[in-house]
Amino acid sequence: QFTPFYEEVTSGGKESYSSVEIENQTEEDDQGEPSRRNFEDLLQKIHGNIPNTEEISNSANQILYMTQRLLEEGFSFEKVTSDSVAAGIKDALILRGICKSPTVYKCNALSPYRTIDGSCNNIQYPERGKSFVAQRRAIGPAYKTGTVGGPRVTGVTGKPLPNPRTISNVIHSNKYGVTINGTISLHTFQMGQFLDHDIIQTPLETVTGGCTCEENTRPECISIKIPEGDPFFTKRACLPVKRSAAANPDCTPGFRQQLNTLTSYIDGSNVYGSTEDELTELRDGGYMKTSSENNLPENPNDGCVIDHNGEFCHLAGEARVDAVPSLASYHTLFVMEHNRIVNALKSINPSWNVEKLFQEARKINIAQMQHIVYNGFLNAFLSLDTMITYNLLSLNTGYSFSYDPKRDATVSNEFGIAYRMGHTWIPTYQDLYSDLNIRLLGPEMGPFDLVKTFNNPHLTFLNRKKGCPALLKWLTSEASPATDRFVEDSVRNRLFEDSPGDGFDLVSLNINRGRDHGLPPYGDHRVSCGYSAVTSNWNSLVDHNTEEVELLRQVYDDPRDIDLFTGLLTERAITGSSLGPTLNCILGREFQNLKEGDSYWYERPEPQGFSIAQLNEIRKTSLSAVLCANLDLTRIQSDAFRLPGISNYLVRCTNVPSIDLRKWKSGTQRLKPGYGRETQQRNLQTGQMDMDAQSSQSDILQELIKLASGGEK
Ligand code: HEM
Ligand SMILES: [Ca+2]
Repeated sequence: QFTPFYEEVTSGGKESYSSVEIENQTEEDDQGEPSRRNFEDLLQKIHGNIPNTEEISNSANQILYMTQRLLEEGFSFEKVTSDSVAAGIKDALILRGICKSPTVYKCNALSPYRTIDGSCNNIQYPERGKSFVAQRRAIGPAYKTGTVGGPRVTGVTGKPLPNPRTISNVIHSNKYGVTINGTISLHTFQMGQFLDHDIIQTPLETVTGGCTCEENTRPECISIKIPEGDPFFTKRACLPVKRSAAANPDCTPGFRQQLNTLTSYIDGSNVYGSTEDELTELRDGGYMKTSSENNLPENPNDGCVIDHNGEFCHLAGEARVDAVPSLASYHTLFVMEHNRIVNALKSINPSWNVEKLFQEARKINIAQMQHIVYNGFLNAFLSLDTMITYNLLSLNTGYSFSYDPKRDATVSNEFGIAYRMGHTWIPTYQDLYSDLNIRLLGPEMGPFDLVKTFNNPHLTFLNRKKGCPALLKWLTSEASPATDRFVEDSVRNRLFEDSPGDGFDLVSLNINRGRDHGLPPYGDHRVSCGYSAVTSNWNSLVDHNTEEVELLRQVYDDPRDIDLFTGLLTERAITGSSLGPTLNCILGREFQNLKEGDSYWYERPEPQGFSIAQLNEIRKTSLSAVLCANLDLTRIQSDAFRLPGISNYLVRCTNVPSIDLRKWKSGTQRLKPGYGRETQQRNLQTGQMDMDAQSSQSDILQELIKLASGGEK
């Protein structure tokens, strides 16, 4: 039975989330009770708490309801979603105020600078890759049979799918203790998460009063039952979880989709924000705002945990900045790098105004990020073959002409689950190191249990407020946990834990989220990658070892039911990569889209790109160079994503190749302003919907039925 989501969603006033934050913020006494948030609040915060999403989700839920009702009236899915009917329905919904009128984009095709919200990157489809659009799907959804948006709950045989927590316990629990990867440094972990926060954030439904443990009582909830005899959660009935917010910014009938609140492009939106409003808060003329010791500015409205006097939550381009202190250190590093570039450009070009300084520094900072991701980060875990197949290798000379306006860079839903493979790299602790790559010693010093650092920026304030540089040095010096199916208990049992046993299981969340999004199982993604299909025969799992197949058999009735996250993490690694073939494919494909679908890709010619002389400077950069430029370091390994070793010697910072900004001197640089040219106008519809609908639902439905009846059912 389909339940109209909209009744629940639109009924009550929004829970006053911000007031909780402010109350907690006042408890800043060292001796008193520290400010605490329960794990449900923290999970909501991790997904962003953006007021806009409620509006978008409300209208999406109404369209879903109407789609479902038209199907129940006997119209076929093809009919309801056909271009002509969809266009008619869209017009009717706009007329009724359920959807907002299309936005007119005035794109400047020759602008040398990206927009902040990612719009107009693709002139023909200005909303591609923009913030607040629906995630793309590489393959169609697999929602609950007979619904357009119910979570996948049954397997191919019709039996219920295994409980996500059971799968987590049997397959992802690390019984052997942390295994260390001998070559990869913790920067791979931290750049991984930082990069994720440039690409995708999926907001949750707003649920007044939160979700409870009674299953299926509220359509916005997808709580995870704790199986009997659970080895860790002995006193809880469930992990309460909200569904991802429904999104249908296109206002067309069809399946439930999910939103991305960030720009999909690798465009430093984690530094500069994904909306103009965010940037306004973050920017200070040509510079990015900071607090003392080059730290991030204060966010007075954030609900992170503050348990020491004078400390505060951070404001950054992305809301999850304080999830763990080493993530905040990455945000800080790239804000420092922006400001360093502004200082240099200012002395090279004293005549540049603040706008020019800001935009040029932003452009260089983003180009460096792209270069670092494709020339250090990705090849730390993808095979060379994957790098070649998906055109991920950067050129050594000249411009790249691989931009393809037909390629859609909008992040895919499957990537949002697959890229969570980085959860296998999460260390069990955080630490502060000195310039000499050793732990800082002292009564307040580490190592610090990771669990105590979730959403708590305290570590960044240590070391006389130079905690971030010390965290970055720790990431440089220590090994990453191995890439395997194991996820450490710090996040598999104790994510956002406040007191023993009241935390979350991140693996269960990942598996559950895939079902929430109607993501087809693992086998379907193999086929879309061109690999052999998974059948009812367990031998069809050709890229899994016997041990993993046996474990999968313990929980799944049929191999065709294996959830994407679990199927990917149990694959045998391919030669030259720490990941299996399907992960290499899903990630390879996504990073190809993010490169070839980005008209501002740093290797492109002007006006979007740089002069050849400037591009050659960008090519010299590396994570090591950015670390050396901003920290008091004397030596570092050439490739900071890997540990120092025989082929990765420690070198003096002065010998690490780095960008020479003198190539940006006004006379020598040839940037064309790009203004005053003909602009293109596009009629496109935004994701913003007006919920003050005048008509009642049933009136609209009658009208839609008439519309759809224009032909046969
Ligand atoms: C201590 C480090 C980390 C913590 C505490 C953390 C925590 C989380 C949480 C709570 C979620 C949302 C789960 C849900 O409700 O569905 C999430 C999502 C995600 N995580 Fe992590 N994570 C960490 C590191 C990483 C790393 C290293 C990567 C990748 C290399 C990564 C990639 C992702 C992705 C792609 C998502 C989905 C984002 C979205 O669509 O909103 N995370 N993580
Ligand atoms: Ca972005």
